Amino acid sequence: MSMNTTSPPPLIDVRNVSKSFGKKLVLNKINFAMPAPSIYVLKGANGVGKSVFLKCLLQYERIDAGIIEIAGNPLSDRISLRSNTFFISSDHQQFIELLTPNEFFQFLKEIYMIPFERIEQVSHLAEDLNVLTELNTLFSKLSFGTKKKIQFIAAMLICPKLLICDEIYEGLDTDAVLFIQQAYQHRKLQGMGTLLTTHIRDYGEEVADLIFELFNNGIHVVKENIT
Ligand SMILES: Nc1ncnc2c1ncn2[C@@H]1O[C@H](COP(=O)(O)OP(=O)(O)OP(=O)(O)O)[C@@H](O)[C@H]1O
Repeated sequence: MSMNTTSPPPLIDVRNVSKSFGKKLVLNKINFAMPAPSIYVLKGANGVGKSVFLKCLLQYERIDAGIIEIAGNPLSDRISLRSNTFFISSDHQQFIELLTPNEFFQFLKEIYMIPFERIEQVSHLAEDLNVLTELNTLFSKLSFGTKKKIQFIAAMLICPKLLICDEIYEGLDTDAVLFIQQAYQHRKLQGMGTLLTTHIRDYGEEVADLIFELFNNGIHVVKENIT
């Protein structure tokens, strides 16, 4: 009897990736791999390039050299890239400013073909995150933390294989942080992966499998949590 021993491709596979803005070299021959299931944290000093790195993974910034594959597919496969990933950016996502959260979820339902049972979870998630009364308010009028929560609910509805969160804990109350950490663990149990940046030591480190630090000369593991 033959057994299939082929292991799935890494969720993120980054090989020798470099990125400059003009003469400023931000990413210098970076190598990084993340399997699924996983929770990985990326840390680093202000301005070292964390956000640029995350944006390169999702092709919101173009790389100058190297190779990036997401879930085994090159970035040029945009359908795969967009259907396998969701990004919660640290700044506002201007395209949703003129929608209410409910309109935004409806929009996501259509483009991601989210099943009805999952869309039904909006009210539970909104209740857990204490934003139930905000769902019909224009996004541009919501508080900073509420915007983050709405984006996190969106991520839970989409259930992407790879979720990338840039500084999601910023501006969130403790209950929301705990809720989100549990959600990461739940995602991991279901075989998915989450990559996040954080400056807040305990929040990031508690749930992470591996913590990386980005330096000017590369990316290194700085802590491993044995579970
Ligand atoms: N679009 C851009 N054009 C030019 N320079 C940029 C651009 N985006 C980022 N940079 C520069 O790249 C460097 C890395 O920025 P990045 O936002 O990735 O840092 P970071 O590690 O996320 O910092 P922080 O912890 O402060 O959020 C900075 O010097 C920044 O000024």
